[in-house]
Amino acid sequence: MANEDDFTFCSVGPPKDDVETRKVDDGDVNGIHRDGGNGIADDRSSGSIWKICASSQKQETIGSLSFNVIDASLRGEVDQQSEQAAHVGAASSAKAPLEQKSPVRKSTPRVKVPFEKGYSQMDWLKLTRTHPDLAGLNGQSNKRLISLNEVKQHQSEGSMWTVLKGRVYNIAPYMKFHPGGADMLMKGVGKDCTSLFNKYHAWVNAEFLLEKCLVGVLNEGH
Ligand code: HEM
Repeated sequence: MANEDDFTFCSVGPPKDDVETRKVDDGDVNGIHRDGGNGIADDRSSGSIWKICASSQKQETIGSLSFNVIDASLRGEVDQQSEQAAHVGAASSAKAPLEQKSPVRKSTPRVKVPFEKGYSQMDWLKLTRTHPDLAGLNGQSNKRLISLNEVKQHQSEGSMWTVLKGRVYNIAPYMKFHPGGADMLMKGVGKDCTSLFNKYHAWVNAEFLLEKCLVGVLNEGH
């Protein structure tokens, strides 16, 4: 009985594999090879692994091949020859259409910044619950209308203001807790960071995270 089962698996398996392998061999391998190679080369300068995935997704759209086949060939390349080809930048102009098909190019590479001890998001939540005045209000109302000009003036250590979705926050205390790193968060200081914020993580619930950092409401047009 067990043998019959095995036989069934064997007879179904190989033809599929053959088709996939052949399709890939029919030039797609070169496409994947060089295209992926270039992608990887680009990525290494900016943040690696993501584009390896991106390249494999590219291939999915081009043919109706299974992901596994493409991934396997990609890996093979990286392991073997193509790493060098990638660095050379391979003159693969014939493969240009393949590169253009990638919709994944658009996504912004996200770089994880390791937490310093004591600066996890849990630590942040604890701080927001215990700190008496994270916003630095000194008793002032956090419903005050604030001009963009005033926001610009708060760019020093304890007081770093930003505008996010019409609200003004003092993000100084959040700097070391920001999972994208303080450097990234600094880009939003003294201005409206809404578009930057949405570019990297529109899904993040900043209203909740920065609730205790609220300084006021942006006085639009002032
Ligand atoms: C102002 C309020 C902001 C808050 C509350 C905030 C919060 C967060 C949170 C919670 C994450 C982790 C997201 C996740 O793992 O899915 C994150 C990641 C990140 N943030 Fe922000 N952020 C802010 C502003 C910004 C700005 C202005 C930039 C860019 C200039 C930025 C760049 C990034 C990047 C690149 C990551 C990626 C880190 C990763 O992949 O985990 N953030 N941020």
